[in-house]
Amino acid sequence: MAQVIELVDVRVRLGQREVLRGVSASLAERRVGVIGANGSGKSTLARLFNGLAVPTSGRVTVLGEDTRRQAARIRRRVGFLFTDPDAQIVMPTVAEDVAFSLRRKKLPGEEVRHRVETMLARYGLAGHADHPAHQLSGGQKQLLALCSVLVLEPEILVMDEPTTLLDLRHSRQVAEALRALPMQVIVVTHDLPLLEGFDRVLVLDEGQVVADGTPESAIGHYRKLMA
Ligand SMILES: Nc1ncnc2c1ncn2[C@@H]1O[C@H](COP(=O)(O)OP(=O)(O)OP(=O)(O)O)[C@@H](O)[C@H]1O
Repeated sequence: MAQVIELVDVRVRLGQREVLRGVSASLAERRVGVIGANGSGKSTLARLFNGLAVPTSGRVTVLGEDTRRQAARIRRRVGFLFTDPDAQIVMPTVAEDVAFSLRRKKLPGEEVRHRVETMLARYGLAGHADHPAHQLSGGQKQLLALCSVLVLEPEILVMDEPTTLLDLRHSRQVAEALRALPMQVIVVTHDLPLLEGFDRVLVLDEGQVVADGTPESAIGHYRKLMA
């Protein structure tokens, strides 16, 4: 299988702190989870995958491109979903927010409307198209943020704790949406049930990968670390 994401001895220093301390990995599986204690470096790792962060030393290659040199291209090819959908929703109404993602594509209005409607229907938001985005529930907002990322058809999707702010029902909605996605998905999470059926899970501890395997083995390792 082609190596989709390749990290070679990646170190990231933020201020005085070395947040990632020599991470190497080749990630080609469809569903990859990242777990670990608070402050272990998970979000920083996630941000490397789409060029939001770059290594202080070492190299990150995504879809064959060096994220340091091709940051703009990488950001177009790799979607990123933040924990807090409010940080990502920028337009007043639901449909406008999804359409806003497409602004740089210079598509005819009819095509934009079609793509937005298709996306909203897929995630159960069709009836909310003209509603103010801030009136949606937390789970619906997360699905809207997902629509606004997916309408750009990214080749890889990175999610940073997508269910942290959600109740059980909305977490399940996001988990279901995630399972149906066609592309490679990398998920940082503290929500261990979300990782069921994943192909691979990495455990970070103090900026290093300390376990890497099936969800069962990685979660077992994580539980021992936290004991
Ligand atoms: N801009 C920054 N300057 C200095 N230190 C930072 C900066 N950003 C993050 N850090 C530190 O880097 C460490 C790792 O942060 P990161 O957000 O990657 O961890 P995390 O594993 O995602 O944590 P959490 O589970 O709490 O979200 C933390 O100790 C954090 O305080």
